Order: sequence, then structure tokens, then C-alpha cells
Amino acid sequence: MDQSAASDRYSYNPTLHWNPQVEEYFIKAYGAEAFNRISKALTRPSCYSCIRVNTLKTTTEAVIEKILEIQREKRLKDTLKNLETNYDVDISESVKSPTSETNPVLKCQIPGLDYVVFVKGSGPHDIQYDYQQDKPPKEVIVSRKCAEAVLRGAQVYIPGILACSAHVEKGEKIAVSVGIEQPGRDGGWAIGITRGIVLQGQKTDPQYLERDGMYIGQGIATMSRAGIFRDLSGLGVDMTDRVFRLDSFNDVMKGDIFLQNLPSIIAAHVLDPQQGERILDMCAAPGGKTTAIASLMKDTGEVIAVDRSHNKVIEIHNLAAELGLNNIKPYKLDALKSVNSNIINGNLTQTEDIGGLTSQVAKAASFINGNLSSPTAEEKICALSSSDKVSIPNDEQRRKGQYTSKREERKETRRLKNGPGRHHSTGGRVDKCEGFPPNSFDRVLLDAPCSALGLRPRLFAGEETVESLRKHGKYQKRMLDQAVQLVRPGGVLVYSTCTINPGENEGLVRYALDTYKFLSLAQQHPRIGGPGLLGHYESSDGYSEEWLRPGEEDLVQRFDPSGPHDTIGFFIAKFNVGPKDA
Ligand SMILES: C[S@@+](CC[C@H](N)C(=O)[O-])C[C@H]1O[C@@H](n2cnc3c(N)ncnc32)[C@H](O)[C@@H]1O
Repeated sequence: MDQSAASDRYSYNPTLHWNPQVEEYFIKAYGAEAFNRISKALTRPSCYSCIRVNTLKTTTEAVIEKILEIQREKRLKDTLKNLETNYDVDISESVKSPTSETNPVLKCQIPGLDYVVFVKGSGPHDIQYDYQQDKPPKEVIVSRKCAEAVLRGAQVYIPGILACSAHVEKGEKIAVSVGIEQPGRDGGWAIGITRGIVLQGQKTDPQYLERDGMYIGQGIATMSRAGIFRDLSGLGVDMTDRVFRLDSFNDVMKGDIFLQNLPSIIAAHVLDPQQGERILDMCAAPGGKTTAIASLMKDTGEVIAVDRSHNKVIEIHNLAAELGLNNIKPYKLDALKSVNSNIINGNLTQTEDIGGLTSQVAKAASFINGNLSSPTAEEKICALSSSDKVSIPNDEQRRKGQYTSKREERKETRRLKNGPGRHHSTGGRVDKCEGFPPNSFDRVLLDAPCSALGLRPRLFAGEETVESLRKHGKYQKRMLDQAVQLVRPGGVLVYSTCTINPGENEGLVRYALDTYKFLSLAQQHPRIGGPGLLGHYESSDGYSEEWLRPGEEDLVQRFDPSGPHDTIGFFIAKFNVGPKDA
């Protein structure tokens, strides 16, 4: 291979694979040129990190100062690392505040969003992969999910490594490429790489040709090839050169910041929650938008955050605790069953039976432990896991307030051992609820589960078919039917998705406006997204979809991943809810 062929191969220039009918549908919606641009943009991460500052705990200025300090420390660390091999490095340079090599830190200029901070990244960078004539670099192939995380700034961990060159030793420089699903014989998609296979750097390697232009950087092997395939977890490659350089803020400034996509922050603003209101977030986990809404309300009122997944409800709980928000009430609930006309005042909640105890037993235990005075609406019934014994305090203990149950003791031991972090479960208690009365919320956010075809970076999109896209739309319509009933007349409903699929965006708006005459599209603030899609789509199988009508396009926000704001693909529609009997 000559040098120019080598630089084509050892580069990052991916093409996203789509299901052919899905591709045809999107080309009809966007035009071929725009769709190609979107498709290309999806393969890259947004070139900045977006940080929402928790102004209940700190200030934007303090966070910016902390980020600059972290960057200075990192530069010093990198310099010291370099010093081990090169004695000419000037350390004083590395401790100065921002230089051209430091990613710039900027306060968001959008009115009202001065608590959002951008840390710019850079890329795509060309990387020198140590290719010598007929001597390819040693390398690993990683899974697609691993590669997508690495492009966002993560390291290569062992479970993500699929294949590796022979004779790789700890400390060696190693190129990293990605293995993507390819068309299988059965008409589906398959990876076709057996874990642990030895790479030769030759055409006989798995996906050799398919991995042209699929190199995402290089790093230092943290263990030998044998170790990589023997161990089950841990760091595999410490990335030193990346195609995209983005600062990672994992596990720093916990509670003071939250990493969140800009359109998600905007969705919370568009809802325009007011202090003291009662808000429903219908598909809330892991709680990014819930906590953004709760913060905008200055921790007043009530944000009811529901999700159908038990574990994800725990995540909302933990995130709210981490950010110090007390106005969030997370519940486990299927949003498709969220309207309950039998409940008149509030909604009786139950805690999910985790360990096999019936809720009655748990309820009794709660009464005994003095947790529950009377079972009023929205009162939580504490469940106990099967390993918990119901210890009954004696009168003396209770009077002196000395009694601590075995369960509380264990919880305290766990807390001391693990710390209060978001991912440390608070004991697995999840409140279930039986739905809400119609018209019981001032505002509802329906951030619907969707095909997620706007998320970046994305290296494969072939799994979605036209049928699966249509199914998403149907599911979302059923959720919207519930949401519409729960907002009071005069209230607001915001619908959002993180997909570029018009059928889940403009198609849903059309459905909402045609089905519920009391809904009308409302102006959105702030507005940085582009207009929605007008018109309709008809496929050869007789399926048709209607999108927006003239005059409606500027009342929705469509975030184009190839647009100037370099965001994920996202969509927001805001509806005013008029008198329902009209
Ligand atoms: C797009 S994510 C929500 C992201 C969230 N709003 C945030 O900003 O952090 C969609 C969520 O919908 C939840 N979900 C899916 N079907 C549901 C249902 N029938 N009822 C309630 N939640 C559901 C999923 O568990 C998932 O957490």
C-alpha cells in the first residue's frame, strides 16, 4: 500500500448505513443533498460539550473557573507524562491559563440561557498511525457502541474490544478501528467478528475493506493481547490521539453541573414552567429534562416525573437528590395508562413490591415504624425487601426516638461505604402510581420514546425499517392522547423527540391538531431551531403521512444535526390547550 492509500485507509470518513426504504423515505422528505449532509453529520459528535449549571448550588462563573482549573491540571499532567520521554518540555507554559491548546470555555449567549456553558472541542483531526511501507500499525477493532463512546471522549474498555493484532504488549501504541454491522445472508445485519480473533493487517482480517476510513484514533495498550481477552473489565487502550478532542466531565463537579444536549435544555424552557405550578413529565428517565424544569421552577411547585421502568425511576430519584431538587416526585407508571378518571383528589401511590412482600404487609410495617399516619392521597407506602425483618420498636425506644430499624442501619452502612452518588441506589424503593385525573396538570412534557435517529455520533442506522418507524409514530400518538387529557384548559403541552424522522415529528403534530381542535401551536422561546417540514408523503404500499401546513412550519423547532448549532437531531412542538368542551 502506498502512502496515499494508507492515509485513506487510516482515517475517519464513515458512511452511515440505512435500510434502503428508510433512506428513500428520508430522501423524499429532505432531498438527497440535505439528507446526505444530515447522514454525515450524524457520524460525528457535536464539537462541544454542553453543560447545564445547577444555579441552586453554584454560579456559572464558579463553574467556568473550575473548568479552567481542570484544564490547567490536565495540561500539567500531560506535560509531565511527556517529560518522561522528552526533557525539553517547558512546564511553565502548561500552567498558564487558557492557551491555544486549551478548549475554549464559553457562556451561552442565548437570552435566558446564561447558566449554560459550552466547552468547545475540535476535530476531525488527522492522526499519524505509524504506517510504514507494508508494515501496518498494530491495532484493535472495537464494537460500534464502544467507538461511539470513544468519539464522545471515553476510553476503550476491555468489553468493547473485539479483535487485536498478534504480540501486542502492555505499553505499545495501538490503532483503534470500529467493526460495524454488515448485511448478513439472511437479509439482516451482522457483525461477523469472532471475539479474540488475531488481526494481521491484511485483507484476510475481518471487515478489512469495510474498515477503510473507520479509524477513530490511537492509544497505549494497558495490557498484553492475552490480558485483553482474559480480563472481563477494565481499561484496554488509553487513548492518546483522538479524531475528536472533547473534554470529558464525567464524575467532576457532581451536583453542580449536568451534561445535557442544548435542544433538551431548550425543550424545558419552551415548556415555560412557572413557580408553584404542577407539571407532568410523562417519559422522564433519566431525568435530564425533569431536573431542568424543576430548576426553572426554583425548586417550588411539583414536577411529577413518571417512567415505566423501575430502575430508571430510581435514576430520576438519584439525579434529583444529587442536584438537591425537592420538588420532583418520581413514579413508576405506564404513560399509556396515565389518565385515571376514578381518582378525584390526587392519586394514591403504592411502593412497588420488590422482595415479594405484599404491599399490605409493607403498609402495616410502615404504620408500626411510624412512617404513615393515615393513608392519604400521594402518601408513599414503604415496602421492605424480603431480607428485611419487620422489627417492632418498643414503646420506650419510640418515645426516646432511639430506635433505628435493621433496614435503616444497613442503608446507613451502605451510604457510608458508597457515598451518596447518583448511581448508588437509595434502596430500590420506587413509588408506583395509578394515574392522574383529567385536567390535573398546568403543563405536560411528552418527551416521547422514539427511534432516536438524531443522536450523535451514530455509526449504524440500518436497524430501523419503515415498519418500525411507523410503529414509533403509533405508540407516540397513543401517548399524546393521554397527555392531551391531563393538561387543564389554558395549560400547555410540549411534545419532543430526538429523531430526524418526520413521521414521529411533523406527523404527530398533524395528528394532534386534526384530532383535538382545542389544541393550537404556540410560539416557542427561545427559538434557535429551523422550521418544520411541510407537505405529505405517500409510499408505494399505500401508506401516507401528512406533515405541516403552510403557516405552521415556524411554530415548531427542528434541530438539524448538520445545521450551524451542531446539535443532535431534535424536534419540539408546543401546544396551547384551549377550552375542551368547545
Ligand atoms: C426519550 S427517553 C426520555 C428522556 C428524558 N425525558 C430525559 O430528558 O432525561 C424516553 C423514556 O420513555 C420511557 N418510556 C417508554 N415507554 C414508556 C411508557 N409506556 N410509559 C412511561 N415511560 C415510557 C423510557 O423508559 C425512556 O426512559
